[in-house]
Amino acid sequence: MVTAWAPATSANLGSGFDTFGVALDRPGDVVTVERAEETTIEMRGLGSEFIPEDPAKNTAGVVAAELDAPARITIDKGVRPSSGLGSSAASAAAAAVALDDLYDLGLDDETLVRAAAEGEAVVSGDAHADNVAPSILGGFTIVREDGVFSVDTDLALVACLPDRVGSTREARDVVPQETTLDELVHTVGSAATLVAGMYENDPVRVGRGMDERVVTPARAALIDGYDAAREAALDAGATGVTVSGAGPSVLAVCYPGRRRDIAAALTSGFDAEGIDARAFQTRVGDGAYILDR
Ligand SMILES: Nc1ncnc2c1ncn2[C@@H]1O[C@H](COP(=O)(O)OP(=O)(O)O)[C@@H](O)[C@H]1O
Ligand SMILES: N[C@@H](CCOP(=O)(O)O)C(=O)O
Repeated sequence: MVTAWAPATSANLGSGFDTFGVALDRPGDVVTVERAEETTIEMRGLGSEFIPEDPAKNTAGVVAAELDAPARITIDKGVRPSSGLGSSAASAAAAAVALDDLYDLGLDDETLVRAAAEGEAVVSGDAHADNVAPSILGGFTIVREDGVFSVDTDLALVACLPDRVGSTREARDVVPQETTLDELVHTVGSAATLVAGMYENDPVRVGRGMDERVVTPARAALIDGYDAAREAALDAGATGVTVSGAGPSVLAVCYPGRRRDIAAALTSGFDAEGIDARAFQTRVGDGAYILDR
């Protein structure tokens, strides 16, 4: 029997749609696997009643099929589903790492990321790897068709999860399919600034580099309370605020000492619109690891 933990993640970071992601140091999912003839899944924890136990519909079950590693899988959810915090990815990442260990497969990180991304295809319609990559590798990650790499970075974050659900599949439908050259230039400038900021552990550059004007506004329009929460967080000292993943969570980057105030500002911003929300004071963290074997 092998047990692995994998973290929640925040994808896109504004300017890196389907490309950038960060691992959060909390919360995370715990996945236990045991060898079996056929894959079965048992769900526990946050929001588990909304997650299918059919292995063909659960991201962890899809990973077991991809790796040809059938197992009795138990998932303890620490990341609420439909959150914008990579809930479906955390289970896939933990399952990939646990099954690799259980069956002594010796797979490299890239193969684990690709297998875990197939789980995402089942829930969102696309094998986007920008959540599973940081959940497996940790740090800040950049995913392209031809590879994935991670950058160690020391950055304070606040993630705020409103009491609403958001489907990644539905939020992908509102993404504009076309943009202008001006917007492309702006996004490239932001993305480059963000990457420089990640290497320099600079929350101001990262915050500025999150600015993006095509995908983010389309997603923000689906999130009740987003504008109020964002304004309140910026007033409280956040150096950048954007939609986390496909939403409804909101991600703020800041200096470490500002986290408490920004967490309060984000929740009060949602509260002003009559929406309960929970904020996590966190930072960029490590990737999945084996808890027990
Ligand atoms: N192991 C899993 N953990 C979480 N959600 C899962 C899992 N397997 C399948 N799902 C489904 O994935 C959807 C949530 O994923 P998604 O919409 O991408 O949101 P999130 O940002 O929280 O990952 C839900 O419909 C949920 O039932
Ligand atoms: N790049 C994806 C990321 C979805 O992240 P999630 O945490 O909402 O699953 C997208 O923006 O659709």
